[in-house]
Amino acid sequence: MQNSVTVIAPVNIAVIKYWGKRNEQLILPINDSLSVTLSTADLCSKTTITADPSYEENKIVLNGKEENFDNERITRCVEMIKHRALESESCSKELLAYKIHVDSENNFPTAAGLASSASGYACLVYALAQLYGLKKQEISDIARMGSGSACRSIYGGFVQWQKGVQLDGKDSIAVQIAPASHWPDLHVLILVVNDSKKKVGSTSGMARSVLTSELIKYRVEKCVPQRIHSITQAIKDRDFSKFAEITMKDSNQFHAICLDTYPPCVYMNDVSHAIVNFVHEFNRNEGETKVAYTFDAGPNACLYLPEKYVKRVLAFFNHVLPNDNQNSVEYLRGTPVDIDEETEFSQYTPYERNALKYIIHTKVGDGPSIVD
Ligand SMILES: Nc1ncnc2c1ncn2[C@@H]1O[C@H](COP(=O)(O)OP(=O)(O)OP(=O)(O)O)[C@@H](O)[C@H]1O
Ligand SMILES: C[C@@](O)(CCOP(=O)(O)OP(=O)(O)O)CC(=O)O
Repeated sequence: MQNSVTVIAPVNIAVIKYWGKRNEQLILPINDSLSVTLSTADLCSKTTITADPSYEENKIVLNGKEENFDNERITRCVEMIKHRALESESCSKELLAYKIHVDSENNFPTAAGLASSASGYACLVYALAQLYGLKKQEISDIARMGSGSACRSIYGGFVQWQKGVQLDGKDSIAVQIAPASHWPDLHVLILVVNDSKKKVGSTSGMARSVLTSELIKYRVEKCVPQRIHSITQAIKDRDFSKFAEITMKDSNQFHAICLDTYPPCVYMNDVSHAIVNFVHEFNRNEGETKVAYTFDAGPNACLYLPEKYVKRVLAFFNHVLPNDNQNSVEYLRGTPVDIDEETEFSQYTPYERNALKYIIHTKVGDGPSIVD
């Protein structure tokens, strides 16, 4: 049995947002959510776990800095995986008894609203499952115990987190709706407005919304079930315009609930709102929906768009949100793309310079994998 394993896991960005728990301890959500898994070629967590009889204590190093291993979320994931391995006798009892050292890195900003907790915990749980020989078993329920959204990063493509109804959360799992290969044309531009640590984390923000927002009840009962149904169909039909409309409406509703929370959680800023306006103006003038935005618990925009519009949308954003470094590789990260220097956007009045820090270009991708 190999005592060390290295894996990578993807980020996912929800198009129907998870916001609110019915059980804080077990991380059980009040509504289903649905996300797109992003390519690990551009954004990923990479985690190495080593188990060794000589280790005296468990350790975790995150982005080169030692963190507290005895954090409830990490401990829970490790205990649950070990329990499952013991039950299914997938590895030796000796291996399970060894202490472990975890070394993890994100190749993008941590805790900045770019879903690092999702890729981070999916990576941790997937690596543990590989180490202890749990190859084909369901592990999204364990990733969920690290961070709710992490359960969706266990699968590639288009993924639904079914909220489940059982009290013990056994049926609160992620399910793949379609693999990345179903709609590889779906590309993503992440417009990074701010990549520093956010003020109100998702965990405390959503707890406050459940306690104080009245709109959240309407969303959970009336809007989400209908939206999950419609967006699943849009994904199956590769109907971008329908996918885009539902995605933007759900992002707007999620942030409306954040404002309806008391005291309010304000995640979007003026630049985020400018991006929303630019997207609507652009789609209207182009005569079709070419691009959709969604915002998580932070000011950064995640844009979904068909591959054929990437160049044009980038040229558009270079015009309306100009940056002094926009021709440098530091500014346009991820999958390389040539931007045509187009001039026909002069009808749009640009926002102030350097409002965007950088842009990441990526696309829909696969789930976690082992690194040789
Ligand atoms: N690679 C990793 N391995 C293990 N844990 C990680 C990793 N990356 C991030 N985390 C955990 O996730 C936390 C960040 O989660 P947080 O929800 O604050 O931010 P985020 O995931 O970037 O944003 P959001 O979930 O709102 O999109 C980190 O403080 C750390 O505890
Ligand atoms: C806005 C979101 O990104 C919220 C993510 O919340 P987390 O999964 O980070 O919260 P915890 O379960 O408390 O760890 C929406 C989403 O990803 O669905």
